[in-house]
Amino acid sequence: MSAETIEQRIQRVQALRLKRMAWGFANHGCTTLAVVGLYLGGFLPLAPAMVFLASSILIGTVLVLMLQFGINLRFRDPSMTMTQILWPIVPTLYVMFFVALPQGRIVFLLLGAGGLMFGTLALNRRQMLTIAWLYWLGYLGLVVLLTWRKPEYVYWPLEAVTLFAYGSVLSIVAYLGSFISNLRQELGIRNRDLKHANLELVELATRDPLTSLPNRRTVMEQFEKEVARSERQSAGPKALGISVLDIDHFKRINDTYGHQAGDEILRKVSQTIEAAIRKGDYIGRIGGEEFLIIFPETTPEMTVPAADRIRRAVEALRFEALPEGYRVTVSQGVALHQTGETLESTFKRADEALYQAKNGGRNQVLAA
Ligand SMILES: Nc1nc2c(ncn2[C@@H]2O[C@H](COP(=O)(O)OP(=O)(O)OP(=O)(O)O)[C@@H](O)[C@H]2O)c(=O)[nH]1
Repeated sequence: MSAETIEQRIQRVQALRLKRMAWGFANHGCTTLAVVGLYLGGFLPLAPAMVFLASSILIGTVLVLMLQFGINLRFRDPSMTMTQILWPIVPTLYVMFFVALPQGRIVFLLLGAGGLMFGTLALNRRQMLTIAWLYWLGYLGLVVLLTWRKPEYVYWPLEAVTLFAYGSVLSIVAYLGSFISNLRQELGIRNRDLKHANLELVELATRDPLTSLPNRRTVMEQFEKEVARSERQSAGPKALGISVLDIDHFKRINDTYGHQAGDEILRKVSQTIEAAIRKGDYIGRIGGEEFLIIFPETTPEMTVPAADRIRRAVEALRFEALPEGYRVTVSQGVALHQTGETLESTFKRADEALYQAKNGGRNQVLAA
């Protein structure tokens, strides 16, 4: 699976935000239906119902446009969760002012508690409680205003009980909601940790820890893929070349200068080979001091010189752990994959050529 670019991630998250916004609109849509119902039932005049509708459409459009043009990305909370939960209060309180029956107003309180549930997507306990308080104070303010301007709409004993019940429900929703919100956040962190651990596991399973090169299994898998590709393109002039490379007298180096010196050589030789091969070539550590280099789409004329370039690069290296003037050398057996040949057979030919190179005095490249 290819990694997601920053641009793609932003697009994905913005699409998710739009989806959540649509859920918020659906909730506000229920409030709108209640407004229509109250109007049709004769409990609400047409003018405030129209103002409610127009202001809702206007605010909704502004929010969608902000998301579409990425303006929300400049905010501290790009999800605009607080804004989305709070804005419906204004048109809702406005329209409630014109509802003659207390029961009619309770409909809006119910829907408001539903809106607070959206806080579970992102808000912490303090934010959830703040919104709950604002909802509650908004309603208290409305009842006080109604008592002053339209006392015939208010029956205080009922309003007192309503305010108590509303405050209780909002508190419960805020507490439970923030609990869910915390769980979501913890889950997110665990998910990230898990992804990280997974990447580390893949790294451990595919890389050699000493040299950071692909390990035997990984390089052999790559070899298999390249053989398949070479078979598909068998009519072309290019072929698949490999080199089996072995550090000369490595046991002697280990025995004389110690394992740490041997490890340093393995690391430095690996880096040198990696730097010497072309982009598209592939190298892996297949044994203690043995490496497989894959040259895809090469020619017989190019493979041996490429391998010899590596040999010379290693020969030119200096090592802190070894005496001045000590040369580390490598021998290589090179083979070109032939159409119809198995991977094992190509590898065996290269390995036999390596054996000849060792027997022939080492520090050389021999082709099968
Ligand atoms: N330091 C170190 N040594 C290793 C590692 N893996 C294998 N070796 C050593 O590599 C040496 C390989 O020795 P041999 O297979 O006899 O080959 P050689 O001495 O290089 O001889 P030729 O290949 O014939 O030139 C052994 O002594 C292993 O212990 C490693 O990760 N670190």
